[in-house]
Amino acid sequence: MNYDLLKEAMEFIHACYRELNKTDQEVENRLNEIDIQIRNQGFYEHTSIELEYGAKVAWRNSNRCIGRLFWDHLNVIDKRHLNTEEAIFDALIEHMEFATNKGRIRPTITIFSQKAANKKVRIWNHQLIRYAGYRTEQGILGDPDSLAFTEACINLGWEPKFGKFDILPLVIQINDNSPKMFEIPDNVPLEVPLRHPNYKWFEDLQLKWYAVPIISDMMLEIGGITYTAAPFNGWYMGTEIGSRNLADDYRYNLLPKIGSLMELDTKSNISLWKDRALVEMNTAVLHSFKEDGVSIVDHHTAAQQFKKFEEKELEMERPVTGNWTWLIPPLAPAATHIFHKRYNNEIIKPNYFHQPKPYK
Ligand code: HEM
Ligand SMILES: N/C(=N/c1cccc(CO[C@@H]2CCNC2)c1)c1cccs1
Repeated sequence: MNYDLLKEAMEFIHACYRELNKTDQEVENRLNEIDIQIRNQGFYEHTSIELEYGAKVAWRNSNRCIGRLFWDHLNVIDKRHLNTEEAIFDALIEHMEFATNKGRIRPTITIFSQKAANKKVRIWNHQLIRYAGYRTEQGILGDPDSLAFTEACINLGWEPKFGKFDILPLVIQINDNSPKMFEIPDNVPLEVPLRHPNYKWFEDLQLKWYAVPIISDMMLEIGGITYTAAPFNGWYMGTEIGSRNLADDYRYNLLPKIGSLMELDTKSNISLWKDRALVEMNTAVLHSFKEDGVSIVDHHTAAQQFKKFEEKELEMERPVTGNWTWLIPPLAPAATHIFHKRYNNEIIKPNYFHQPKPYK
């Protein structure tokens, strides 16, 4: 008998059924079922209600997430029954199309089978849509953060295109079978070409970014059960693209180019050229997404929404946990309320966790 699993299950069922206003009798009946399932199979299966509640509360418990105000509006797609790479690929395309919704992004999670049911699924991608990175004689081309995964795809037979924004294939692995690779049809990923409201030269840089961030390498743990493939998406906060993905010197490293095109003195720190370049990069991202009708949130609005989340949780008498170092935005952090207070970084479950990479 796996008493650790039974304990986790009991804690989860009590919390879940209480929040959903179920009766004590329903709790007792459910716990008896689970006890028998664990005795017979060594694991138990969540009902659809339990799965949906677990995925939503895992988001509510994500200490690093500034977007938690909308935790109860997560769209939960149950694909635990799928057991072939092809069927899983089809479900991932469905997720992309449903979540994208022509730009009116719908926060969504698709949940594949749990580890215990001897159908361990791993998606090797960090995000379902992401750009390739290549090491060339002239230096790194594309997204440096994708170097290792791009190499893994090439080793699996993927044809490198050596562009700056090549969308990577999906790599799906079941148990310890060799992983299967699938190209995403060109018309599926929505992308936003970047332009600036005032600087006409910005569009000549031919920059773009994809609309929907879909994290596919984290595990979801609910009541002692682990879902190792549970891709989830929200919408972007502009700074993620403007201050990090396109700005970090170990990512697309575009600040020097923006600064010189703005005719700033990029040789001196005191000109604050990097700060000016960051503001205009973020302005371009927010302007382009908005003009194309693609959901995005600026970091000031996101912080205000998080404040509302804190207030609502207080009303519900639930303690808010958070990771200050992740919650503060990378642009003008002290201009948000988050910077000026402290957060308890205790880890509560259900939650989303990092897991070891399935490739070297
Ligand atoms: C709806 C819009 C959402 C926004 C604007 C948002 C915003 C963010 C941001 C800016 C981060 C920090 C990312 C980084 O610094 O790299 C983050 C982290 C995180 N978010 Fe959200 N989020 C949203 C929805 C969601 C949803 C739907 C889920 C899951 C169901 C989620 C779960 C998480 C988790 C687990 C992390 C931490 C990731 C890690 O530890 O690497 N978020 N979020
Ligand atoms: N806006 C988002 N941003 C992120 C949320 C979670 C993780 C990440 C990327 O994290 C990487 C690993 C550490 N920093 C970059 C980005 C969302 C993605 C999926 C749902 S919301």
